[in-house]
Amino acid sequence: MNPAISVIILAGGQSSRMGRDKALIRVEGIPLLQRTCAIALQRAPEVFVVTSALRDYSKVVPDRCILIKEPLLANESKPQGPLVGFIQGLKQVKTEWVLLLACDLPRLNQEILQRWMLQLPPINDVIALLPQGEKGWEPLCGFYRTDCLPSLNQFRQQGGRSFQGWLAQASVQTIQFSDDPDTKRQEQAMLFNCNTPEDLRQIS
Ligand SMILES: Nc1nc2c(ncn2[C@@H]2O[C@H](COP(=O)(O)OP(=O)(O)OP(=O)(O)O)[C@@H](O)[C@H]2O)c(=O)[nH]1
Ligand SMILES: [Mg+2]
Repeated sequence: MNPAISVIILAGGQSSRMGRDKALIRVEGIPLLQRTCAIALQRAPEVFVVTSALRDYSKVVPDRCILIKEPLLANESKPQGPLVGFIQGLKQVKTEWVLLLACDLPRLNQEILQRWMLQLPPINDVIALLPQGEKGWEPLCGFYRTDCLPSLNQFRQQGGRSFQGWLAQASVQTIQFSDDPDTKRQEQAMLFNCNTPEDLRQIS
């Protein structure tokens, strides 16, 4: 466990493509959010789970995790999106770095996360350490410097909504995958997030 890092897990989405709450889908008998919390707790002493005020995850989130409920905007029926969830979580983080995780990563692997943590850069002008997937940055399975909060707030104030938009203007370092082909395959597989019933069939 590295005391210089915290974890934020985002679990406030609508699961609209899945058609049922992804956080509660059981993989190998355990709800996805509970699995994610268990791995996070092995990596950091403080784990924040950011979710909607409408959800009750008290039965699946371990007591050692800190639940943050996002307020619902009076004129909005939908949640505000992962970037806003991240901001809510970041406000509570006291460590220099934070690992941000989606709740729908069934192949999350704590040994790989541990190896990635060894790449955390000492240079101050890097604000994130992220894996690159086929379509660019994978923002919901990577590391951020906690003092990226002002930059994020500014991006939001200027009307920005997406992680990709924010990251395009930020200084981001790429996570180097292993030279060993098997480990590299595992690292790429870890980024698989299940969004649809079809995705779910792939893992069962
Ligand atoms: N806290 C918080 N988390 C969110 C919000 N929107 C999405 N997330 C989380 O961000 C992660 C990635 O989002 P998606 O995979 O698109 O999940 P989703 O938004 O529930 O699913 P769709 O409705 O099908 O897009 C998931 O862990 C979601 O729970 C939000 O407004 N607040
Ligand atoms: Mg997803």
